[in-house]
Amino acid sequence: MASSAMLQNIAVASSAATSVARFRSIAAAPSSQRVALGQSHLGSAKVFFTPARIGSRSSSHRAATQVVALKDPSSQDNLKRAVAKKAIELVKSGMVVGLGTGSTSSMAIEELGNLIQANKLKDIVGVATSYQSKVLARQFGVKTVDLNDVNHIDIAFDGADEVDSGMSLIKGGGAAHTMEKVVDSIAKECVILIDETKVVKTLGLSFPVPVEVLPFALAPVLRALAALGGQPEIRTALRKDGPVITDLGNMVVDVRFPEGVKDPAEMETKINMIPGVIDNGLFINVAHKVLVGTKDGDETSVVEFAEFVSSMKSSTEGVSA
Ligand SMILES: O=C[C@H](O)[C@H](O)[C@H](O)COP(=O)(O)O
Repeated sequence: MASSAMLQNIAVASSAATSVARFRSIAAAPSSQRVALGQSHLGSAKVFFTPARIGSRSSSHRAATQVVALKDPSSQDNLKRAVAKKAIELVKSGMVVGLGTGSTSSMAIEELGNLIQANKLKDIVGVATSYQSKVLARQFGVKTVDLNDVNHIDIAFDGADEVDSGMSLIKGGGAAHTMEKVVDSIAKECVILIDETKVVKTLGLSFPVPVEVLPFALAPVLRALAALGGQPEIRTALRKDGPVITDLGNMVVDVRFPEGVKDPAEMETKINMIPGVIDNGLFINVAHKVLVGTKDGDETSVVEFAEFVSSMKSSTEGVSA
């Protein structure tokens, strides 16, 4: 059953107020971190460089900027851990496993490694979606191979920044969405692991759409993204001056849509049609299963998405009745 705290989270997650609050760090960023690009290059688009992980999803960052986050950040981590453990139950010996990126995926990689070390799973190979997941896999004893060395992926685990009721996703808070989309799309089963704060009514109201961009094409891509009604911001690193460079050597532009993304499938295609765009963080019809970590009082549970949504609806009906 959905808790009232959870319902509040959902309600807040889908409000514009949340969007403002989540991005208050951008507004509060010192001017040295908000460098307007030359307007001559960008036409009328107002574009700023913004620090990395603003609007992104490392647990500490999310805890600091996301008002929907559970009050105690460790509770959010507990939910992620519970989901990660549950998800790994789906893995069988001999499988090729897609290893997502981010804090939730990291826990899944660790749990997978634990089972391999305990000899409860054998002959597992992982396909990493980033340096991060590759390094973690090595650290936890999960053998990895290149995507080009396998002819299929049995199951992929990945996190998400937002999930709507149709299981469309925004991903890319860690700038890994291009490789993730390849691996997740190929997988026979793509399992998305989230805590309840990630579920929203409308994608993009709170979280920007990350777009991986060929550096050569940056200015025209920024103009084209603005022409789609977006507010593009180049993601910059937190502990390095300058832009975030992805594992594939490209830049990341976070695009905010003040009204949210009304038609995620159409927007995914439109953005990807812009020459110079490598891929964007809208994932449509990629997730086969979404596991949601929820908290009711002290009780943590993991439920399938449909169950989560229906318990949310029935609780909402109960509240409004
Ligand atoms: O680029 C990063 C990925 O798309 C992540 O899976 C996503 O940002 C969710 O990350 P987290 O599990 O840390 O919230």
